[in-house]
Amino acid sequence: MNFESNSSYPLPSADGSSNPHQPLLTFAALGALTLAAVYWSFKLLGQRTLVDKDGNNIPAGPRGFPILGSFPLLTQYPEVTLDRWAKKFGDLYSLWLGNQLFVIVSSPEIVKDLIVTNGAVFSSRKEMFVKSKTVFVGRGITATPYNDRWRKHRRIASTWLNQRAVDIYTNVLDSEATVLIKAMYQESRAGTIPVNPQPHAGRASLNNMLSIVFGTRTGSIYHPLVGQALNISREFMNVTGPMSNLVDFVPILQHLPTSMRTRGEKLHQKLVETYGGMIKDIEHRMESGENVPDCLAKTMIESREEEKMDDLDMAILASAFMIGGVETTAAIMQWFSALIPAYPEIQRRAHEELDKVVGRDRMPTVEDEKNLPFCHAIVKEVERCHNPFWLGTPHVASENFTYKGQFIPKGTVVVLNTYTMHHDPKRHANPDKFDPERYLRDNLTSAESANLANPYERDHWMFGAGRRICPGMIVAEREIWLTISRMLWAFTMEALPEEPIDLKEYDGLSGRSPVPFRVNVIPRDARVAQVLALEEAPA
Ligand code: HEM
Repeated sequence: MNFESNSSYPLPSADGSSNPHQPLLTFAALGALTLAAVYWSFKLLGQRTLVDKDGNNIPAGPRGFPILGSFPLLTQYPEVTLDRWAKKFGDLYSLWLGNQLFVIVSSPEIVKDLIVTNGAVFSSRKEMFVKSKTVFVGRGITATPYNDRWRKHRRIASTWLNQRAVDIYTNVLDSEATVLIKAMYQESRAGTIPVNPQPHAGRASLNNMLSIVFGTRTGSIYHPLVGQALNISREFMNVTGPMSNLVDFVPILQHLPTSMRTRGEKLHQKLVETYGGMIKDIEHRMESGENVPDCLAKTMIESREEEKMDDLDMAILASAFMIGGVETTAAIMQWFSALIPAYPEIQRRAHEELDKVVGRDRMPTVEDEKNLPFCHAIVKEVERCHNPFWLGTPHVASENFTYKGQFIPKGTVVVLNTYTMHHDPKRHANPDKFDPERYLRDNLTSAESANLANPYERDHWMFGAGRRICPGMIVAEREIWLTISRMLWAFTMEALPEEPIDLKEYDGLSGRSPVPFRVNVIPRDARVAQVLALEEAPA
């Protein structure tokens, strides 16, 4: 083949300068792409009915741009734009991203009516190109449509995440929380140098999940698995935002080697190598007669035939735990550490409560939570103010549905606009203020609160709603409680005057955590070291 004369490729010239035809060809390619995109968008739109049999239209909403819809307006801080539109278009409005219709739900009542009461219709997921098809290859519990594969994965996940299971491994959560406090104490050299809480929070959450999923843990933040697992989770949060990938909504782009597609493929590979590899290792140990600790991987291996799970199913279910259960809880611990230094008065009140109920000779436990309403309220207020998933994990309507005269066609993506709900002044007076007082009389766990009949009384919407509600709520709340109450018990946390903490900026397109920061963690008294068993008690 004669590449020189007939090739249509814009080959670079011999001296390395660019081909003079390249701009023309690029424009031509872009033009063709745009035309194709227009064609496909309209073809797909044409196939969809946007009015029901009674003439009810889809909810009103922003017009957006041709082809791209509202995508260009949602690439940065989408929650702020969605909040502005909620104020303009109301609690149920629609928007387009490429050829995909979204409805945005911004009131607890509508969330309940649609997602909870009509859970049979609103419990599916869109098979997003990057997240569902590329990273999870159609198998991740978080991303699968409402089908039998999802039911099976959810049932297996629940055996490790229900109340009874969590009670059994609470000793692990308890000891990892102590390790976190100890590591922060030691790295800060007893409060004399600042620390970055991020790797410590990350490792505490990681060790909890490693223990549940693989029956193992890491010994320090420098263990290679810490960096590897946290990088995987971070990359996941950066490539799978529910509204951030144009390639998810303009199907023609899915046939091109876009950078998101490449990153998604690499991430899939990493998940299979890392977590699939750990399952294989456990399988080999079991085959050689070793007594492997109970864990999700062991459960899956033992029941793989009965459950008809292949290697990829097991690797992806384990990955869903390692992603869903690490960056999330770690994000709340980090948001707490970033926020609390600005509130010495709130810390003082928490210290008073801890001194009264727990004293200084031991750390708070799970059982103490009911007697520490102010500390419990601090946790809930951090979660309200800094939900790591402002847009939740969107649900999808699996049938046409008309709600109070507004038509929601089958295939519509339904987003819980938790930012607006968490900042509703009618529910949370003075919503921009960090004020734990508002939760002082709320003695329920979030898992209990999610079952309240009145959706306006629910504490917050951080764990989603309905049949797809986070199954990890109980373990998440318990580990968050143990780590945050112990940080409060052990330290006075202070910002560094020369390094102000930025609470507006964040990392991640789906799961948000604060950009790296350092704080001083000053032990509250000498007994902290004794309780942490770092020093002998005086004779
Ligand atoms: C602060 C911590 C956490 C937050 C904020 C969080 C948030 C969420 C949200 C918003 C959803 C989607 C709910 C919906 O569709 O309405 C979800 C689903 C899920 N979460 Fe969590 N989560 C957390 C911790 C955990 C933990 C510790 C695990 C343990 C493995 C976990 C496992 C899962 C799984 C497997 C799903 C998928 C459920 C499904 O689609 O059926 N999460 N989570």
